[in-house]
Amino acid sequence: MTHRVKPSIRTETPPASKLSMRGVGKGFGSGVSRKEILHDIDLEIADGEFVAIVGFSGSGKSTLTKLLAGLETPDTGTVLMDGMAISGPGPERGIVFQNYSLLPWLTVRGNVALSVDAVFRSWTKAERKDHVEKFIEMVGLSHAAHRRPHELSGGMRQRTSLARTLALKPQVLLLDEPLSALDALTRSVLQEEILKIWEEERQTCLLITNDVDEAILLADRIVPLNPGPNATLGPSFVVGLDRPRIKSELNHNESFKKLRNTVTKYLVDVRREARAKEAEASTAEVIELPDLQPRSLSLPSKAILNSPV
Ligand SMILES: Nc1ncnc2c1ncn2[C@@H]1O[C@H](COP(=O)(O)OP(=O)(O)OP(=O)(O)O)[C@@H](O)[C@H]1O
Repeated sequence: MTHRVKPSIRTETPPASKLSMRGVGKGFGSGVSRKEILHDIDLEIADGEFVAIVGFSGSGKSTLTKLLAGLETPDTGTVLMDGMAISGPGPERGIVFQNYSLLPWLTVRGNVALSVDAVFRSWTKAERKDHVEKFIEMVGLSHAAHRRPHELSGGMRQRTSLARTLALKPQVLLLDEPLSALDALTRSVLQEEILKIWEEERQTCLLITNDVDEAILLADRIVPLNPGPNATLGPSFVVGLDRPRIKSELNHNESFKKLRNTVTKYLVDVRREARAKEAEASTAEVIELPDLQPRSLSLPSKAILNSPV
C-alpha cells in the first residue's frame, strides 16, 4: 500500500495583533445633526509595533484614539486588545493627549505620583517613590520635579504628561498629537526623546500626528486617515529605515526622502479628491420638495382624515 504524502505547505502564522479595530464605525449626534466620523476602520497593530496615523484636521484621529483607549464605544464593529473586546479605559493602555491635562495644584512629582500610587497599590511607599523619580529622570525633569504646571514651559508640561503615562508601564501607548502644541525646536527635541525611550521599551505604540516627517522618524508603519465624513484608513506605508534612527541624518537619507514624497503625495491627492467630491455635492441639482404644512398631531386621527385637504 502506498501512502500519499501531502505536499508540505509552509504556513507562517502572522504575529498576533496586540490591538485590532474591525469594521469600526463611529458618528456623533442624532437625526439631521448626526455626523458620521469614521467608517469601516480595519486596523491591526502587532505586539511591539509602532504605528503612526497621519491625517487631516477634523477627520477623526482623536476619535480613533479614544476608541482604542476605551473612552468611546464604536457604533459598528469591534475594538480588541489581545483578542478581547475593549469595554472601557484601563492602565494597560496609556494615553498622552495634546493638552497635557495635569492637575494644576500638584507638582511634576505629585502629578506622576498620583497615577503611580493609584495603579501600583501593592508596592511599598519606597518602591513607588523610586519608580516616580526614575520616570521623571527619564524625561529629563529631575531639576523641575518640585514645580507646578504653571511654572513649566509647554515642552516641560508635555514631558510630565509623558512621564505620568510611561510610569504606569502600559502595554500599549496611545499618543494623540502629543507634540503639536509645541514650538518647532521643542517638538524636535521631544521627538528624539520619545524615539529613544520607545527604542528602549518597545511597547506597542500608536501615534497620531499631522507631521509626515515625525511619523517616518518614529514609526514602523504609517497609515493615513482619509478626510471625513465617513473617514476610512488608507494603505499602509512601511518605514524600512534601520533603528536606532538619528534625526539629523535622516534629511540626507534617500529612502526617507522618497517615503516622505510618497506619503505626502498620497495625502495631497486624497484631499484633492475629497474637495472635488464636496464641490460636486454642493452644486448637485436641488430637488424641489412639495410645500406641505404639518397638521396638529393633537387632533384625533378621524378629524385629520375627514378634514378638507
Ligand atoms: N463627543 C463628541 N460629540 C460630538 N462631536 C464630536 C465629538 N467628538 C468629536 N466630534 C466631532 O468629530 C469630528 C472629528 O473629531 P476628532 O477630534 O476626532 O478629529 P481630529 O482629526 O482629531 O481633529 P484635530 O486634528 O482637529 O484634532 C469633529 O467634527 C468633531 O467636532
